[in-house]
Amino acid sequence: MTGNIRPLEDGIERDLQGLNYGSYLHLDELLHAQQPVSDHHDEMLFIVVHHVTELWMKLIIHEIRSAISLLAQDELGPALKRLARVKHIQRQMIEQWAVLATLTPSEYAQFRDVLGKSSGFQSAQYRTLEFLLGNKNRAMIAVFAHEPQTAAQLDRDLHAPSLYDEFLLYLARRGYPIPAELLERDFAEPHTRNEELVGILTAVYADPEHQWDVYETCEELVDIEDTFQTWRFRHLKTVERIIGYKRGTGGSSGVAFLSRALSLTFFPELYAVRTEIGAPAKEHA
Ligand code: HEM
Ligand SMILES: N[C@@H](CC(=O)c1ccccc1NC=O)C(=O)O
Repeated sequence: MTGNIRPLEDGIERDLQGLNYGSYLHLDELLHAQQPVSDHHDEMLFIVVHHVTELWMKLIIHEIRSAISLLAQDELGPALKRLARVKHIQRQMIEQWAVLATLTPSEYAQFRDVLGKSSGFQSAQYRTLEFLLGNKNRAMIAVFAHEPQTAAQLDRDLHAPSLYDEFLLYLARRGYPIPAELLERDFAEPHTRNEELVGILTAVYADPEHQWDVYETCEELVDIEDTFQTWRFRHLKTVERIIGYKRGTGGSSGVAFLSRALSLTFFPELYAVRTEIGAPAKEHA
């Protein structure tokens, strides 16, 4: 027995008693969760893509909750670090559509009926993410009426400040003249565009050198919205090539319904800045 094999064998012996790769990662549960209902070969692909997406959403939620709480403690730097990670996770989620797009309409048609009325509408993590980013729609909680704990968690997230709300509260504490109606509002309602805020953020973009961290955070938020929209768009195009213009299993019109979300924005003022910046000053009547 040579000296450099021995440590490996010691490692194997220790694994038998304590944690090992599989037990630490709970792979027994994770890898038993892929349970096709049909005997169609491609249902495994459909399930795995959903599971991977739900896992990435779990991490995004973890990072965004942390970013929100760091902002509430005036810790902008660490919050920015969280947001930078979110962007990379989102890119992975976007790339995954290419794997699912290998599912042809003929293949999907062979097992679509086993899905019944189940649909992405019922993804609690997706709804959580929408709420954390500010797309507040209390009607969507009703989908989870049969899961009281999930409905209660969504209700808490509905009423809590979103990432953008928390950023504005932070800016106000730093001395930016954020309008009171944005700070003391009912956070369960969606944020609507505020012209005073457009002016404040345009001033940030006009003079980034003096407030680089705020400027950088604004751009991180735009990156997150941009990649979120790209995910929605890739979902729509994948749906279009797999089921065409059929109605969804969840009861919506399908592609037409999904395309409506593409006109939504989480951060309207950050997009309004783009029109304002460098434009001639507005004339005041
Ligand atoms: C064959 C693949 C897919 C098809 C045909 C499809 C189709 C649809 C349709 C038609 C809807 C609208 C709701 C309905 O009426 O059912 C929807 C919603 C949704 N899907 Fe998919 N989808 C697919 C894959 C995925 C995957 C892989 C995910 C990842 C988790 C996903 C997540 C969602 C979410 C979160 C919604 C709700 C969107 C919202 O409320 O704005 N879908 N899907
Ligand atoms: N809404 C899809 C079905 C679907 O995609 C789905 C079904 C069950 C669990 C997750 C799903 N994914 C996203 O909507 C359809 O209409 O074919």
